[in-house]
Amino acid sequence: MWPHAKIRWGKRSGCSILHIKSEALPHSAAAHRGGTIKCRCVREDNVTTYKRFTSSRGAHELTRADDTMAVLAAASLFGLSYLQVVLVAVLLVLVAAVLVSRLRQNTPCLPPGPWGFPVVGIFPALGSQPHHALARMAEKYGDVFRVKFGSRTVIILNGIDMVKEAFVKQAACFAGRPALYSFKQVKNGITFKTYSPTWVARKKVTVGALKGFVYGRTGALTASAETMITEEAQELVRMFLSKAGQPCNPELYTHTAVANVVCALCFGKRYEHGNEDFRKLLQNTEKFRKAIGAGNPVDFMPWLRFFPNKNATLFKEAMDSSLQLFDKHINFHLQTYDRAVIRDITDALIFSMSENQEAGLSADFVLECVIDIFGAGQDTSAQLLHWCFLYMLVFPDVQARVQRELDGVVGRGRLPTLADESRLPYTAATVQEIVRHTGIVPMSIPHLTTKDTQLNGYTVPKDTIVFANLWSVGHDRRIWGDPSSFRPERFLDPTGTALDAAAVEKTLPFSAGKRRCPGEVLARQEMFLFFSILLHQCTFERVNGSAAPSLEAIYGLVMRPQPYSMIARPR
Ligand code: HEM
Repeated sequence: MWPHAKIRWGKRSGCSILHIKSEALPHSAAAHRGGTIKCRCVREDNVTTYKRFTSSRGAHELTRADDTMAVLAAASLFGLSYLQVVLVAVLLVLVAAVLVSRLRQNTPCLPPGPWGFPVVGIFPALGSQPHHALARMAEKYGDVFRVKFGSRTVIILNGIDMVKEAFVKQAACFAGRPALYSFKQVKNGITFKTYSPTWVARKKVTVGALKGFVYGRTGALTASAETMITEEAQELVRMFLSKAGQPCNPELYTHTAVANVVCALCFGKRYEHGNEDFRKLLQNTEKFRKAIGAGNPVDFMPWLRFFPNKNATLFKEAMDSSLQLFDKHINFHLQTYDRAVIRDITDALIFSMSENQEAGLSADFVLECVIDIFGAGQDTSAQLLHWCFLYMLVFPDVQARVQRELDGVVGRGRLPTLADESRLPYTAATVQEIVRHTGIVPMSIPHLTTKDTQLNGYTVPKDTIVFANLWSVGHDRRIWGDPSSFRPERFLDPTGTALDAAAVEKTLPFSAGKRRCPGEVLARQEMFLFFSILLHQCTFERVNGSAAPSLEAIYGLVMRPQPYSMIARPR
């Protein structure tokens, strides 16, 4: 092609003449650059051929190397005028447009999105904070867009409206889970299993067991669950204050306290801080995190499985050692079960198993379901509490205001309780703001479409992997204005005296629809209790007045703070 050829047409004695600016000539005519050249059509024996063109600098044999030249030459052979060529061209464009539109009608209109590299897709573009990179892509491509994770097409949902449009309005359609490699490695009851009648029955039983022991039909924590959490919070206060003003990294203490709550709810048993078996169980969480992280490359680039993978080995070890501990507790429960005295979640699951034979629940289901609750229930809440202390170090004014509110409402003579929550709006708003600001679970666990569907005018075929960018919901400028600022006040109503329920509804930290987190009620109330008791009893300070620790998170299925130290002072 000569894209820049400037061509003028003329007619002289029955022959078409092309005037071509010589800079536009192809390589074969390079010798003629620098002057205007005429291309002449010669008729011989009634057959029109296009043989030579001449210039002021001599003659040159025409090659057919160039399309434009060929078209023009052909046109001249047929003796078409300039106007006729234009008309033919317009006609061809129209025909092409009709063909393209027909083709489009038959081809599904998939959401738009960036091109990915071969084999790895957009992984290299995701960086260390993939949820940020995906939110930036949404600014360009819209709230539903398509990317390549390795070789697989994945749909990303951005912002609250799009997540609800898919997960709530088309709940069953977006409720599947893909059979990813890492999911297959985890024994589980519902979390990584796809949507099916069996799954529906299992989720009902899981929610039923939580409702029985953790929160009643009203949605408030049962008295025994509240007592359990309060005792665990008091023990955490004792652990921090036992440091007697020395710096400590709160991660393991926080993790032990929160995991003890889930352990007590599941098995009726708690462990002392420092217990070796329990510490090993908690260390396994780290190994699980690495293998199950959102958007694990090994799930999307299957060939990676054939390379030595340290995480996979650690993961298997972690799974085996966790199973040993869980098996021990479940076997004890099976041997001592009495349907008249349901002691904890494990007993409630055994009850469901024996009462609902038709749901296909087996002893294995009890184990799998406990793994779900234990696995999903401790790392999320523990990391959230871990973040709470860090935010108090970074925002001491917020800490002071929470403490003023606690002292004013609760006083110094007793501990805060859940019944105080409605009279502690700033404390409750601070917890909400920490949840929003951290984006504690930044991306949903991947969903899978169970049938072909339409979303925002685009086609999403059956068996498409879908992630919701939950971080984007809490950081949407259209809703929050200044999402990167930490301002608990944004969750207070205009009078400043109550939590703004409508603002809370605009975040989706527990996702939405059929896959919504079943532990939401426990997690919210547990966080409020831990936070208010800890701040009522202690003040958290930076080590020797050092600079504020970083709020930059370590990305994963659950966001974690960088390791930090703090000093806890008694109040
Ligand atoms: C701060 C605490 C927590 C947060 C932020 C959180 C958030 C989430 C999110 C975002 C999901 C994925 C939903 C999806 O794929 O769309 C999830 C799933 C799940 N969570 Fe939580 N969670 C928390 C605590 C808990 C607790 C305490 C429990 C149990 C007692 C729990 C049990 C589960 C289970 C079983 C699932 C899988 C649900 C399914 O696949 O249907 N979570 N959670």
